[in-house]
Amino acid sequence: MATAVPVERDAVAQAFAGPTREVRLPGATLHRTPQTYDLLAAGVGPALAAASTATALTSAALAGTPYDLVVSTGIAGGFAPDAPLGSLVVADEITAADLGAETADGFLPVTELGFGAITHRPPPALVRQTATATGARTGTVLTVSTVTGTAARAAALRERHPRALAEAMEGFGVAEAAAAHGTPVLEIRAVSNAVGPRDRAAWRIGAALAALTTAFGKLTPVLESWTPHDR
Ligand SMILES: O=C(O)c1cccc(C(=O)CC[C@H]2O[C@@H](n3cnc4c(=O)[nH]cnc43)[C@H](O)[C@@H]2O)c1
Repeated sequence: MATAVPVERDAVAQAFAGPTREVRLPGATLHRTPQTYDLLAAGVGPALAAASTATALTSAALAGTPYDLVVSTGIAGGFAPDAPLGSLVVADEITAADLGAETADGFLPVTELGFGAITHRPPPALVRQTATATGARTGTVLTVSTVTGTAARAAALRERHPRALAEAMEGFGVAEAAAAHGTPVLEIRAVSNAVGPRDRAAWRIGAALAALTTAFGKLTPVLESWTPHDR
């Protein structure tokens, strides 16, 4: 499970019984639960999250114990009114919202420039089971490199991505690393703030972290029973 920062990682860890054990890798430190889930504070933003996740994936592959699944998780901004504060969102699409080119006629995604990808799709059955187990809403989770801070930008993002429920800063990077290893990816987010005008007083980070702990408590049986063939 890849979070951005240690406080998110620790919120996930609380869902697992027993202490975690540190496993130091060059450039990343895993916290391994007694159930052998690896938790990683992978860093803020898509680039560092991709680099750290790739380190963990490569290390596991070289050890002969490749991961079956990578989960990108943490807090996020939610698009009102569909993803209120404290709610959970599971991504059926993980989309890079600002990877492309600005033109006089608007934004062009990198795919229209002839490169790469802007979307990764988690296994549909796993998304459905996650939503059922945790109560998460299902939709697109956007990955941005700049946190949205105005109503105009929020509206522009929703116009381009009408199914977007949330934005965060790591999911697409984590998904790119997972895709490079042929490993399925899931993104589950707890909403700490509304996407839109900056209002620090309205953030509910504590409630979002508590929602993450609860969600992973309910998600564990789903992950235990899920097989990578259920794609
Ligand atoms: O300073 C601000 O206005 C501001 C607003 C929201 C979030 C931040 C952060 O620095 C947190 C980034 C961190 O948390 C995730 N996150 C949480 N809310 C959002 C959001 O509305 N848009 C994008 N990312 C968000 C993100 O994944 C990072 O890990 C600052």
